[in-house]
Amino acid sequence: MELVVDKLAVARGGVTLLEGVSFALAPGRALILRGPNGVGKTTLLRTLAGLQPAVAGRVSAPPESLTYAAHADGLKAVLTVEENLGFWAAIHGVGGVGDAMARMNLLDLRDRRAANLSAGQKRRLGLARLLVTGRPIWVLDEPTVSLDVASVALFAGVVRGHLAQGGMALIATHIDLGLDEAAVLDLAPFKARVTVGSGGFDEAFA
Ligand SMILES: Nc1ncnc2c1ncn2[C@@H]1O[C@H](COP(=O)(O)OP(=O)(O)OP(=O)(O)O)[C@@H](O)[C@H]1O
Repeated sequence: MELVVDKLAVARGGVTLLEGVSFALAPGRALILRGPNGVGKTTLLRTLAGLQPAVAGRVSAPPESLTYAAHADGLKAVLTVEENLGFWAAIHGVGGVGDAMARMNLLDLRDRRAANLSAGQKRRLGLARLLVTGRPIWVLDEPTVSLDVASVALFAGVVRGHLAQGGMALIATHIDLGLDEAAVLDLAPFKARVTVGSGGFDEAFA
């Protein structure tokens, strides 16, 4: 299965931010999304993940083939690391909790409640969740926020492993993940022309 995005237009707060976004992502490939703050990276990823409707265009992949990881990691504060991953594994009907903890360096923290993890540890747990979804297309919004250098490298290795198994990844990031094999899509050329007075507060003062 390939992810094909065709002439997609996305909006936030009633303002169209991006228009005519088209790309194809084959199994085993990653695409890095770049563009200045506010251009619409998060909005595009949320639209692809089915969390909000598109203004126009088509997405070939069904929502259940994607998993989205963003700033709110969806962690259950009172559950331990292992219980959190067990919860998501049960929802998706897959196993692999031990493997996910090992790959994101969480084994020593398996019995700690999510509420008591540091910011970077929470992030590692949020990313370990990807491994227990069993979903082929990872849609990641700034996945490395709060991660130290070693954890960024660990995460890049996990993404590589996912790609090697025929998975796909779409990643909005301002930092270099070291995924040299990934293609890069600069969203600035897709920015919609916004007429001042149309309701776009940012654009009116740009
Ligand atoms: N709920 C909302 N209502 C109205 N406008 C919003 C809303 N959420 C975001 N926006 C605006 O939509 C635009 C695009 O936001 P988005 O988060 O998609 O940008 P981004 O490219 O991901 O930026 P960054 O690099 O800062 O994360 C911004 O101008 C933002 O202020």
